[in-house]
Amino acid sequence: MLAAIWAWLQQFNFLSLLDWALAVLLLALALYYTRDSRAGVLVRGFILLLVLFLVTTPLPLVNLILDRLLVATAVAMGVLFQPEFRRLLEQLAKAIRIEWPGNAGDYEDDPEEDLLEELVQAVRELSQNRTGALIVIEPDQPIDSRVFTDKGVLLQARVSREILQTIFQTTTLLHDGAVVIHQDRIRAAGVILPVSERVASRQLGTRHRAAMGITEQTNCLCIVVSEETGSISLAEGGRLERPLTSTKLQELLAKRLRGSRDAKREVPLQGLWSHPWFRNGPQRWWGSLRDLAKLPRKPEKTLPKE
Ligand SMILES: Nc1ncnc2c1ncn2[C@@H]1O[C@H](COP(=O)(O)OP(=O)(O)OP(=O)(O)O)[C@@H](O)[C@H]1O
Repeated sequence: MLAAIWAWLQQFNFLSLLDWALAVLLLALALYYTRDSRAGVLVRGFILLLVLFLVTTPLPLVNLILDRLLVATAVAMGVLFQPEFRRLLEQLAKAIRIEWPGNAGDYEDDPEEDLLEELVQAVRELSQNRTGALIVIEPDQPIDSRVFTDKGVLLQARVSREILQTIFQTTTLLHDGAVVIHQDRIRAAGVILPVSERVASRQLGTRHRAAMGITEQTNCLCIVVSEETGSISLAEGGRLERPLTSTKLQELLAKRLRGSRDAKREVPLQGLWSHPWFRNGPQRWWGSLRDLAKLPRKPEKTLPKE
């Protein structure tokens, strides 16, 4: 064993050092990014197996078994923790992003995208588990809390799929009622919404009618997950769009959120560009250049004389 280590140390050179440093860095990154997730336990197990694999190199049989175990663990990790790994890769991509001059904005963190991702993931999982949920997404201007029948409990927590899923578990105190989201924050939970008076389908109970009610009275959006069927609905302007797949919900929400963001970004001078002077700009500017260069003008079309 010692002889093997000595032989290995004798071969050690700059490239081996770099190899080890990069491997340690990769493992440290994997540990760091999975530290708070379920995948963290498996990553730690994987690293332990890896260390055992390295130290048992002189024992070919044990080494072979550990080698197979490592492959199996890597595959299992990939399958079991696909969402976590996706997030890890996204974070890595963000961490090593390169901003080229002129298009720096393309790589900006997009809080709306993050919110959408968390929200839709939570709704997808709530729907799959048939956990009833009611989620109000406030417009830029928060809803006057007097509109709510009961204001619920103030939370001010950052939106995350884990929090949303936890709130709607029937064992929690806050599951009854709606969650109200303002920008990237869960403003309150356990909020009781005004119920619509409109006669809707007989299949629709109070949860769905509450979504209709709040969107009739304010210009918010409201997502409903049915406890009975797991179906997803989106209420807007007092109308329910249902049943939706999570992909369709993401599409609809993205359209609404982007719509309001674009409206916010509209620059005050934007109207100026639609002015005829700017709309016909190229023709006018070409005319001025032609005058400067004394180029002959095209004869203007005139109506034939009668
Ligand atoms: N006005 C309201 N505001 C907020 N939440 C409400 C309101 N009304 C009902 N809910 C929520 O909906 C839950 C059950 O509603 P109900 O079964 O009548 O609705 P539903 O539309 O049939 O929905 P589901 O398909 O999930 O059963 C309640 O336990 C409560 O959490």
